[in-house]
Amino acid sequence: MKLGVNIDHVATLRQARHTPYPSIPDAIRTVERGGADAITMHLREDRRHIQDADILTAHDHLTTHLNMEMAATDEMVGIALKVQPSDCCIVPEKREELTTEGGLDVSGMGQRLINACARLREGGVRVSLFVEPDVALLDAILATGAPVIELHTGTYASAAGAAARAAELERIRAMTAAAHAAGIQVNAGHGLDYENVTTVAAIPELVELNIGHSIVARALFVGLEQATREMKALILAARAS
Ligand SMILES: CC(=O)[C@@H](O)[C@H](O)COP(=O)(O)O
Ligand SMILES: NCC(=O)COP(=O)(O)O
Repeated sequence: MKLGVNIDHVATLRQARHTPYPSIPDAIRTVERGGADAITMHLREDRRHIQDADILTAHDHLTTHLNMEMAATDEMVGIALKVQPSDCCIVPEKREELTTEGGLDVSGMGQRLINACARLREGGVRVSLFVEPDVALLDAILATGAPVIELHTGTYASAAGAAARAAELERIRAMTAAAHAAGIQVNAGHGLDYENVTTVAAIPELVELNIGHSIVARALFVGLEQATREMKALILAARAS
């Protein structure tokens, strides 16, 4: 199983004071030393953390691959085509939200989403759709031609109580199995931390987990390389057991 480390919140700290530090290139190199298999960055329309220059220069510092998260806007598709990340994860975005609150409204977005997927695909970028773990979405997902999905695990992560969490985990398992059977690569992420990651990582068909906030938070105490290493060890152990 692969670990993509989302470094948005390294940039959040930098943007809090508009300092030149902490350095995004250093963060990339450090998480890669800790075992990250991919670097995830979300270029938000409001540029609250990652900036255009961060993503435009990311390939100068990467040895793994770049997963660019973005809204399905013309502006973002244009930037992605310039950056040429190996993967581009299309996410829903609301300016007033604290963080991403759920998956894409795949059917509701209709032709806009299909067109964004087609432009990225034609530009050589692999498209991933950030979606709810809901098997009812599968036909609409297949209609976009996206070869990859990332399941939103935020509801699982913030579930109040064991029963709610188990029910959400079951939805994640069912959607992973159904999408995998339909030929789609399934990743997952959002809100995963050092306690809740294990049961998700144990789902056999999942290929990659994208994790950011909890790793950057743990880095305050153990450093970013070690925080990444610990998360990677947890997910590999969960997969092996
Ligand atoms: C799409 C997703 O789940 C997140 O990775 C997203 O990047 C969250 O945005 P923030 O990093 O701004 O919380
Ligand atoms: N797509 C999920 C992601 O990149 C990381 O989300 P989080 O761990 O910062 O909540």
